[in-house]
Amino acid sequence: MIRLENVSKSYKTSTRPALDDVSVEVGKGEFVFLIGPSGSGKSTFLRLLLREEAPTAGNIHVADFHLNKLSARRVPKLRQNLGCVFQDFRLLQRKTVSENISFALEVIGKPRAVIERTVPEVLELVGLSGKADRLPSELSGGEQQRVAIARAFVNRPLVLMADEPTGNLDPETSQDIMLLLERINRTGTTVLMATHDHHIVDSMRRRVVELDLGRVVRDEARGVYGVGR
Ligand SMILES: Nc1ncnc2c1ncn2[C@@H]1O[C@H](COP(=O)(O)OP(=O)(O)OP(=O)(O)O)[C@@H](O)[C@H]1O
Repeated sequence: MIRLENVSKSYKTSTRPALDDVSVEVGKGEFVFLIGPSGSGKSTFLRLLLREEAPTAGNIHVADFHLNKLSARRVPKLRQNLGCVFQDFRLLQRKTVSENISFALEVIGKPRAVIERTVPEVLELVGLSGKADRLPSELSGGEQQRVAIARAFVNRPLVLMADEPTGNLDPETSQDIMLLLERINRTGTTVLMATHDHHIVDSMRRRVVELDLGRVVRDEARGVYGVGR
């Protein structure tokens, strides 16, 4: 589903590479934590998959897309296959919960009938059926993140990428969000999550890819956050 072959990324303004000869393969339906200290390259890794940045060296494949050869015209097609969730939710503040979700389908040209059927289904999945007409400001942080996950998932992407999705949430709410991501993963969606949250990584025991100074220093099935820590 995702394959990076000897990928390096150097930003123009930076002396050391943000990613340095990274090779990682993620299969369909896997759940992978991307961990590492601040500045180790996690966000750069995700940005390369989204083609927000291009690698300085190496090859990147996502689903059937060879990113090195992808024309600018086809980048939106790639991104339709990649749902994204962020620490700060990034909801449209003037739109209701259901409008936030339906907007994601409108911009990719889905017919009205499909939108009207799909939005309630995904609201049900994330447990927010009763709050479709609320504004984001009328929701708790955990609920806002559920909306963001619903919006990222409504188009049934092949991969759900989450950059610190629990970073603004308390431990209990974070657990609920992880249960939701697990449920989405069980539908066959590949989940790639960058996190600093030791407790979550340790409790879930999924594959852990650890970066340090842009290099993969550990790639372990059913890993914990810190070896021997
Ligand atoms: N747009 C940019 N221009 C120049 N350097 C950048 C840019 N984005 C990131 N970097 C540098 O690349 C390195 C990796 O950064 P990146 O944001 O990928 O790390 P991270 O692991 O996601 O960190 P954090 O956990 O703090 O979000 C850092 O040294 C950072 O300063």
